[in-house]
Amino acid sequence: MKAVTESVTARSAAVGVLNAVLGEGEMLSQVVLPDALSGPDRARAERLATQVLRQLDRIDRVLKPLLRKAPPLAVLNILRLAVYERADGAAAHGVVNEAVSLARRGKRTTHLSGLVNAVLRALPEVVDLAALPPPQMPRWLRQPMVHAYGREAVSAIEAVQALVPAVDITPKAAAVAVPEGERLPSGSIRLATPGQITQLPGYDAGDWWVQDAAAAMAVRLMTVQPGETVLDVCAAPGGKTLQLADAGAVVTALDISAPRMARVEENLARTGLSARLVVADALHWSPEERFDAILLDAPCSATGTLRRHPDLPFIKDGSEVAGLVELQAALLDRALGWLKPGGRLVYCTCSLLPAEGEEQLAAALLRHPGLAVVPPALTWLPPEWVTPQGGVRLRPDYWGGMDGFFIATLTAP
Ligand SMILES: C[S@@+](CC[C@H](N)C(=O)[O-])C[C@H]1O[C@@H](n2cnc3c(N)ncnc32)[C@H](O)[C@@H]1O
Repeated sequence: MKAVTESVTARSAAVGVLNAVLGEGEMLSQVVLPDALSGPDRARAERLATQVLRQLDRIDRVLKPLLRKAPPLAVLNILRLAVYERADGAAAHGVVNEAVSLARRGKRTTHLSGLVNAVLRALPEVVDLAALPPPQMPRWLRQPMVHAYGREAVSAIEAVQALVPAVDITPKAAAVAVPEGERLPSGSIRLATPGQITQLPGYDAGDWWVQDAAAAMAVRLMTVQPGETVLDVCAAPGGKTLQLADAGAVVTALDISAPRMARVEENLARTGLSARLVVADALHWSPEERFDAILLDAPCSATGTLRRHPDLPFIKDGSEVAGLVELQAALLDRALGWLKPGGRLVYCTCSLLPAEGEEQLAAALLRHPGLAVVPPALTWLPPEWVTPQGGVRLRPDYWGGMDGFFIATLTAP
């Protein structure tokens, strides 16, 4: 983790974040903003940096004809932020003045403040990023997706990934106060303009929690009965643990990470739900008793969450995928041994890669004779989301935008 220390305005902090992500491969969520930044400026800096990353390729297309050669990254990021702000409707003179003064203040950029001025003054009157093709995913991710889902689907996914995602929430079964929003067929509620989440009705009372509609579907597919014993193998930060506990299951939530498990504890406390918490490596842990059902929300490339994590294409290169696929298979094999006879295991990943979904399922069926896929039995689930094997492939372009997920329910004799 690296602190962004160069300056204290929202704009300069946003450029610092861009430098950290694009120059040093820092995760957006790990970049530390300067303490001097006020709450609203902090939120603005994060919003600006996130939006620039989401629109980066479009912004660079606008800048390309105006640059004879690529300037140093710190200068380029000042220009990128200014182009985004112009496209977002900010007045040209204010954006240019701020960008030039930002360049003048930086040790690495001051000598090129004239270039910043010249380039930004040459921008067209109207900067319309939405008129340009949406940014494409990196090749290591795009290629297998084109192969699996086709070009048209991949283009539709990329179009959605360029938009600011809505916030979905999962209400408790007995929720009293739930914010206004669009109720999705699966029961999630979509908030179009949520504002500050903690200020919304029912937040303090724990009547609901933020959870993407796709992420909430794995537990819905489990059709949990009250009193069933359920193990949530990779539980933190706990959105699915809350759903399981709310459905009346006797939940054991396990995760390898103590700090992440602390978030499960906080979430349970706020919502007044309960679960037994275990911090352990599932590859070495063993339960005392078997379970009626198990949820394995396995660690994965998280490529299905690109809408909300637009830094991902710039900090990952796909080299971790093979190791993750191996870990997922090992966790799956181990967890299958903890099921009661006839019990069910829901395997899911928030990945767009077939290697972590469809192919992982096919390999598990080959490794475990007798293992069967339980086809989903939810009336609201569009049949075209069900794969030939009986899994569920959720794509980010469904329902106007959701996380990419693969979910399959398995049962062993
Ligand atoms: C996709 S996240 C789980 C998200 C969670 N189910 C939810 O809905 O909030 C994957 C989790 O797996 C955990 N994990 C990774 N390797 C593990 C292992 N060997 N044993 C147990 N947990 C592990 C990580 O710490 C991480 O919290």
